[in-house]
Amino acid sequence: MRGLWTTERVKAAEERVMARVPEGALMRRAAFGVATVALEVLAGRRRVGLLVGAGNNGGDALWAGYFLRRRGVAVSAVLLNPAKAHAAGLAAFRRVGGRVVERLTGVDLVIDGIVGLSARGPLRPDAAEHVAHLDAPVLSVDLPSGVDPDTGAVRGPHVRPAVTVTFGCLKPVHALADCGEVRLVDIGLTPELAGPDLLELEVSDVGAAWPVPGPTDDKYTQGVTGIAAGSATYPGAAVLATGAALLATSGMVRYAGAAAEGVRARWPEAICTGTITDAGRVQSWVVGPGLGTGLGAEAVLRSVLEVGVPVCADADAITMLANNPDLWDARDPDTPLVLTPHDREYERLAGEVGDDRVAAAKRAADKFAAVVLLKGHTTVIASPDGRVLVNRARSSWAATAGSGDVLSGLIGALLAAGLDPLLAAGCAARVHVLAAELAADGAPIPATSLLAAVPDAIRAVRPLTA
Ligand SMILES: NC(=O)C1=CN([C@@H]2O[C@H](COP(=O)(O)OP(=O)(O)OC[C@H]3O[C@@H](n4cnc5c(N)ncnc54)[C@H](OP(=O)(O)O)[C@@H]3O)[C@@H](O)[C@H]2O)[C@@H](O)CC1
Ligand SMILES: [K+]
Repeated sequence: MRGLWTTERVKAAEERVMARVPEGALMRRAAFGVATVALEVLAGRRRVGLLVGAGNNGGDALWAGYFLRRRGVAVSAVLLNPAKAHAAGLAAFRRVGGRVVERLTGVDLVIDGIVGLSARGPLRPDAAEHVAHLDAPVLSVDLPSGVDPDTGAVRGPHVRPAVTVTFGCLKPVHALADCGEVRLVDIGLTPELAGPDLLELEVSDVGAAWPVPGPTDDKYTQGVTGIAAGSATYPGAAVLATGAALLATSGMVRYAGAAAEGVRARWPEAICTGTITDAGRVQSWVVGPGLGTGLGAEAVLRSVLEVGVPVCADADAITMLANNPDLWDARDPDTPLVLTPHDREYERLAGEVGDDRVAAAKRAADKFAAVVLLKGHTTVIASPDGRVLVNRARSSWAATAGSGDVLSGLIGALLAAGLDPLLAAGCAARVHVLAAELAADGAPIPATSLLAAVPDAIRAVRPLTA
């Protein structure tokens, strides 16, 4: 797992390290890392421009300019606030022939040192003006200027870097916003960092957690997933969610609802019944996709919540829980529940999402004692015990109708297999994104193609030796 630390924690760790090392050493280490990556990106081209802000982020840029000059690169710098430019960095930059200019022209690469960890609010107008006229690829120092370091929120003009070079550890912005390729430079911070604020699953974590049958397993021991989704008029959601549960694990899948005929036709291996009461025992329920929000659907949701097995509540189930809070009474709060809202569903359930998506997911997880998976380009998954996972999309191919039905089927199957609910949601989200990428391969896809790519995505995360 990769950790991400908030700016407050990073600054505190930096202070402790700085107290032990000679003045300026940390900044020069950071800047040397920036210069090294810049030379890689330049690939032989030799003109670099710096945008230098008022703080240490600008200091990093100036010292990077110093190291690049010593490698024979032509470097010019715009000082956005000359009186406050980092004094030692500027002196070193000038000493090796770095030029201070009013505007960057004719450069092969721009190094964005406008603002870093202490960024507050939108870019100042003069910085915004320079950003608007950038016409070369950008390397951002620490994070893209104009993007909030802790929330990834963007208010107004901001830098869109090809690459971001950050120091010591990843910060929330690196998962929550588009930073281009993110490169991490070691500046000796790790020993000072305690447990991270956010976690990102790596492929190997997902592979290790994904349930696969052992020699003594059968269809029951791997968990039976129940799907309460779809309607006679709209069987699609039921077909997709059932298919996802079938492809996710080797456990059995029971479908219960009005779309039984459609589901049986597409997935003969699913056990289909018309009602929840006829469905038999399951180890988890997926409820909501395409279910509708009428009285019948409410009765289904109530029965599912009463069973006392882990539940993934999606789509219409979320709307019903928002419209009729009495439904919460049906749930035993000790039974795991995973809620998978997009922003509008979240609003119905818990008010505005706002700029801070991590805080929003945590708020709802706390309020409902549930794992809350807030969908977005970066999905944020918060557990009521305080753990938070983030899952970067890396592309937008999963943003297609029916894609959410596939995700809830995957989550349901992992819950039935007995995974910790946060891990179930995190692993499902990761494989879902990967399946979308594999299926799309550069062109838009319908959710059926995403679903068909689920086995390939699971193969891609599984350990090679198994
Ligand atoms: N600490 C360390 O050991 C190490 C730190 N390192 C580096 O230091 C960076 C943090 O440096 P920092 O704390 O000096 O602040 P920083 O982000 O440069 O900005 C502060 C200035 O920006 C301004 N400003 C604020 N918001 C703005 C906006 N929206 N748009 C425009 N301007 C804005 C504000 O000035 P104002 O305009 O308010 O007068 C303020 O003075 C960190 O990201 C890393 O790169 C590395 O060298 C490794 C070692
Ligand atoms: K920056």
